[in-house]
Amino acid sequence: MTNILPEAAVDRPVDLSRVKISNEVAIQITGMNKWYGTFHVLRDINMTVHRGERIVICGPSGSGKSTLIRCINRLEEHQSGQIIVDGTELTSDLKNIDKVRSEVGMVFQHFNLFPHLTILENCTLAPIWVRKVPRREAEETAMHFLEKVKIPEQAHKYPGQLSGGQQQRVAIARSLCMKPRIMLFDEPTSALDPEMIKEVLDTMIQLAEEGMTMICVTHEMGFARQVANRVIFMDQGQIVEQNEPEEFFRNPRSDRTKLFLSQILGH
Ligand SMILES: Nc1ncnc2c1ncn2[C@@H]1O[C@H](COP(=O)(O)OP(=O)(O)OP(=O)(O)O)[C@@H](O)[C@H]1O
Repeated sequence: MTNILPEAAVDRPVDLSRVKISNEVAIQITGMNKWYGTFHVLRDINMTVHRGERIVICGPSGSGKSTLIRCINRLEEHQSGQIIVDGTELTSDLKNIDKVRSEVGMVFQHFNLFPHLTILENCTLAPIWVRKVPRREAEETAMHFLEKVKIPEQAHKYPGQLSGGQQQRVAIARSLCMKPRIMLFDEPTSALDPEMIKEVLDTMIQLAEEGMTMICVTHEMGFARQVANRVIFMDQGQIVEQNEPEEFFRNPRSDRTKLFLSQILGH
C-alpha cells in the first residue's frame, strides 16, 4: 500500500559530512528481469550501489519498488540477469542465501515482530538460533541496539504494548543485531501515524550518518532530499531516471518523473 506524504518530518540538521562513499561495490545488478507468471514486473534493471551510499527509490504504486529490494535479499527470485551482493551472486540454488541474508538487513512496512516474544527476545532470536551467538552476548548486543534506537526500557515488554513507531524502531534494532553491512527499508514509515514518522526517520538518519549502506523505498521526499545521495525513480518495472537529490527534484528529466513529483509534491 502506498501512503504518500508530501514532505518528511525531518526536523534536525543532518550531518553526513563524515560519510565517505567508497569505490567498493556493495550491490551490482545487471540486466535483471522478473516475472510474476506472465506479468513482467521488473524490466532490465541495472544498478550499482557503492558502500556508504544512501539510495531512495520512489515511484508510483505498483511500479516494482518493493519487488526490486525483495530480490536483493532473495525474498523474491529473479529469472534473468545477475544480482551480486557483497561479492556473492544470488542464484536459484540458494547456496549462499544465509551469507547474503546475514549481510543484508531488511525493515518492512509492517514490523513483523513476533507478538508472543518480548522485545529483547525478538532481537536475540536470530543471533542465537541462526548465528549461534551465546545468549548473554546476544542480549548485550540487543541492549546496545535498543539503546541506539532509544527504547532500552521497553526490552521486557511485548510488541503489543508498544506504539507503532516504537515497534518499527525495534524492527530496526532487530535487524542491526545481525550486524548487517547493508540495510533495505521497504516503506518503513507508511503504516505509522504522522507523529511517529519522525522518530523512525531519525533512527534511519542516525544510521546514514554512521555510514550504513542503505536502500530505502519511501515516499518521504524530505528524507530523500536531506539524506539520500541518489534518488532512483521507477515506473512500470523500469528504472526511469536517477540523480543526486538536488538535481532530481529541481530538474527531473522524464515526463513520467515530472508527473509523479507534481502529484506527490503538489506543484
Ligand atoms: N506475489 C505477487 N504475485 C503477483 N503479482 C505481484 C506479487 N507481488 C506484487 N505483484 C504485482 O507486481 C507489481 C509491483 O508490485 P510492488 O509491490 O513491487 O510495487 P511497488 O512499487 O512497491 O508498489 P507500492 O508502492 O504500492 O508498494 C504490482 O502490479 C503488484 O500487483
